[in-house]
Amino acid sequence: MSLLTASNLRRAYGPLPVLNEVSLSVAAGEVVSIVGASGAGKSTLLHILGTLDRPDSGTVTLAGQDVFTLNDTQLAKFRNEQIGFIFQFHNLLPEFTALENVSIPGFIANRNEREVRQRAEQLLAKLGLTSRQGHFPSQMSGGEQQRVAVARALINQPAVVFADEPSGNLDSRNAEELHQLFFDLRDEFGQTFIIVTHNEPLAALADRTITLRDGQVVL
Ligand SMILES: Nc1ncnc2c1ncn2[C@@H]1O[C@H](COP(=O)(O)OP(=O)(O)OP(=O)(O)O)[C@@H](O)[C@H]1O
Repeated sequence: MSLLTASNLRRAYGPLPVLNEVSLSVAAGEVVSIVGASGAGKSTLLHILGTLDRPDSGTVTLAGQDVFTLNDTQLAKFRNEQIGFIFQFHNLLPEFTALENVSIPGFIANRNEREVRQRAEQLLAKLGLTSRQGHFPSQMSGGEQQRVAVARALINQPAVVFADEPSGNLDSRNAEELHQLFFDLRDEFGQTFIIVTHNEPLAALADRTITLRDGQVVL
């Protein structure tokens, strides 16, 4: 059964059609890569699948919820609880430590403070960052910061994690480690990942690759 189903998504910016009848589905536990030339509409699609943007028409059902029937407040709650994000630039909050950055989405979800902290510590340990948990982003390497962003994406046990060029800012060794981490998390927890990437080794490793061309899925 599919975890995520998108049907007939359309999105235009002014007169420019960017997504033209995009339909796809993703099963739980899949690592799916989305590839395509620059301007093909990958980030636009990811933002809609991740509920950060609404389509002009079409539907997205995620974890049984037809997401765009929700109003903005309901959607923000759903996103916080069900979706994790990893971006090219980690977007960690500079004035908070690694442990605090990872914990914040858990606090926003109103979860028990002690449990959130415990899970944040466990995730950081799993990602080899225990000695960094009191460090601020500026005190960590790019690879470490990106691993903190992965832990943050996982804190609320989301149904799916979306990543937009997650290794775009990393050297090849750190990129490889990050990619391996996605597959480890999939194997250990059945975590689903949908990843926009120009990184060919990552796209080749994915369970499935969806190619976009001129706003359409290439069949
Ligand atoms: N907010 C916006 N306003 C107007 N046009 C936009 C906006 N966002 C994206 N576009 C346009 O939509 C098209 C698709 O952009 P998108 O970022 O989805 O492509 P992409 O495949 O992710 O590209 P890249 O690989 O370069 O990141 C491009 O022509 C882009 O200029």
